[in-house]
Amino acid sequence: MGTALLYDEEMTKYKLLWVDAACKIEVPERLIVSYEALVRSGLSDRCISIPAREASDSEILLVHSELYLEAVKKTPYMTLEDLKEFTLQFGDVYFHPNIYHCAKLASGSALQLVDSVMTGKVRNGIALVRPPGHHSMHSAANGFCVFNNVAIAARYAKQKYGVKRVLIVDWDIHHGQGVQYCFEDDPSVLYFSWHRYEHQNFWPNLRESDYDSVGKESGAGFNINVPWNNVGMENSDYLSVFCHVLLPVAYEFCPDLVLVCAGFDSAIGDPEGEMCATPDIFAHLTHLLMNLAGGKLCAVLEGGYNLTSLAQSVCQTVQTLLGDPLPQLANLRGPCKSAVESLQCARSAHRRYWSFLKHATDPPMTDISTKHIKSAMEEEEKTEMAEEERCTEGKVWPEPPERLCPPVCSASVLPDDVACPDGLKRLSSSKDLEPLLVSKLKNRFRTAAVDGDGVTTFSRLYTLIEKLVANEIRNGLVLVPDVAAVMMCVVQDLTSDLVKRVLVVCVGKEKELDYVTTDGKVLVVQISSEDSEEQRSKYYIPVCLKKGCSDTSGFIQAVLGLLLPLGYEYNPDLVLLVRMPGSGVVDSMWQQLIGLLQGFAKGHTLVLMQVNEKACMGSTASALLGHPAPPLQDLQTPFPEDGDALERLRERLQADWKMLQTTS
Ligand SMILES: CC(O)(O)CCCCCNCCCN
Ligand SMILES: [Zn+2]
Repeated sequence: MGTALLYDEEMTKYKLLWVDAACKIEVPERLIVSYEALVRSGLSDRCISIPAREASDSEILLVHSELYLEAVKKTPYMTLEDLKEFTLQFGDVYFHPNIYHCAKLASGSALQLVDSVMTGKVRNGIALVRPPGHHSMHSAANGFCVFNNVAIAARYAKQKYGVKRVLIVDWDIHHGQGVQYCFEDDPSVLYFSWHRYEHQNFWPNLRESDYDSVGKESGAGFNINVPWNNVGMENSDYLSVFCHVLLPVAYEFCPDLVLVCAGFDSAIGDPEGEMCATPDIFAHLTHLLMNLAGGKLCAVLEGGYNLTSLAQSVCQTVQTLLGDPLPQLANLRGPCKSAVESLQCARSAHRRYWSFLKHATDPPMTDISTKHIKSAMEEEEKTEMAEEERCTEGKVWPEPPERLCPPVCSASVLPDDVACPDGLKRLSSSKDLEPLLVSKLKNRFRTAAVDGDGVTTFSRLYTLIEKLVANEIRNGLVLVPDVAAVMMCVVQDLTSDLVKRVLVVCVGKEKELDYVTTDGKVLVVQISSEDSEEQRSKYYIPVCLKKGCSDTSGFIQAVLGLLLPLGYEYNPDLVLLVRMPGSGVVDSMWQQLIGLLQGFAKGHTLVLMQVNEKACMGSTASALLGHPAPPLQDLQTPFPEDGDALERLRERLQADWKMLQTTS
């Protein structure tokens, strides 16, 4: 299934008609440059174009009051003076004779997107709209917003499609207080927002935007605020919050639909955000949400005021929605101190509501009140700091790297008597291994793995790895008689001269796996039921699940809170996913794991499985081909000893691996 793109140039036909410093950044060009970038890059042609439509009164009334709607209805007929007068009752927003029409188109576009996804016409999609929506409230326009596009879409999805749980992820740099107010007592809608806050010194300066607003009454726990108390947040900060706050809760919540308040003012260069995350971060943020809700994801444009980073960020988001390989994120050096404080506060505020956050520790008690004063002083200093070094116009960043689709998505290396799963291309062409390598393999492994046809397997395996590295193939599936033995070969001999860094993810345990690397060329993360205290090193990280890999709750908690952060920091060129025989891993978890691992190494994942497990080749192939993984149903509370052990492991490793930091 494809990706929907909603855009209508009518929504560019309103603008600020008077002088207002707060509103001058919200210009029609925002939409024009975004759409033109999609056209120029060829991405719009790869999307399924869905027409915009006007939201009806009843749809708008899902969120807004009749009083407010009736008042806005009058604006097309107002004189300039009346429009100015009408605007005065609201904050940081402006009206225009055509903005009511455009606001209905913006909300209607979001609804069209929900229809396309919920009816299965498309898998996911994005609506490029203005005016944005997430600040508008029941009876008020605010922050460039007239109708709350995403809030209306959430209510609409529940009403029309009986959606039980909606996750709203708001990565715009402003707090969508309109969304928070709409759903704060509603446990069926989980609202997550990060936003520039600076201890309430940043617009909209609301006390309720802080991390301790967790929702009300039956909605307690279903509102997550992560305040950024400094500017300059980078890719590491954003990914840390996804791995350690949003994703554990999102997986536990298990939504039927994901809506994204896709504001790109959180990108570098934006005058509002003043952050330093690069446009390619949105490729990863989108990817990390795409295995929730069976891939049903609707992104709706909110903010974004630097026309260059906005256009690049929109393209990065759409390319991921289309299933293209992800760009590698270089030199992630872990979250800054302020970000760790924010994510620790958010985690501890939600510890009691989410079993996946149960082990969150409280932040060191600093006197919150003085924090407010202190930051005001910092604010003072900052404004004294030379304006130009802070101003965003001076910001430059590299163009996001090209994300080329290999000609072959998924290849397989199988014993001749095993049928190739649909969609996979069987790799038969195998050049002869260099005699030196063959003898090396032979004298290293006396096992059958390297006898007659074993050499054929190795030569095919070698060819496959060469093609992955050359980006001729994206990923592959290999079936062998002896997984552990072949894994050792691949790791020690077949990859040494082909790739710089291999991330090995071992699911399950084999006794003789006595492999420890210290040179950093290989990072092994092993998830199994066995605890192996002695071998641990920076590059060999065993995760022990008391009940083994069949414990999906413990497994996903280890993947999100340990494997993902490690993988991002390690930044491998190849991922080797090894399924040890008898691991017991649940199929949906196995597919989720393959889906999530696609975020690394441009999607170059090599899955190694034992021939006698060929029964799960179908689901493996499906995940490798990019089909969304099935949701992890009714996750139990992870076993306390596993949660504790994971927390201890993270604390011990965070000196070496900064992305594991969750406590300041
Ligand atoms: C959709 C959105 O969240 O991007 C809207 C942001 C409104 C910002 C209002 N204050 C602007 C102050 C100008 N320096
Ligand atoms: Zn914004």
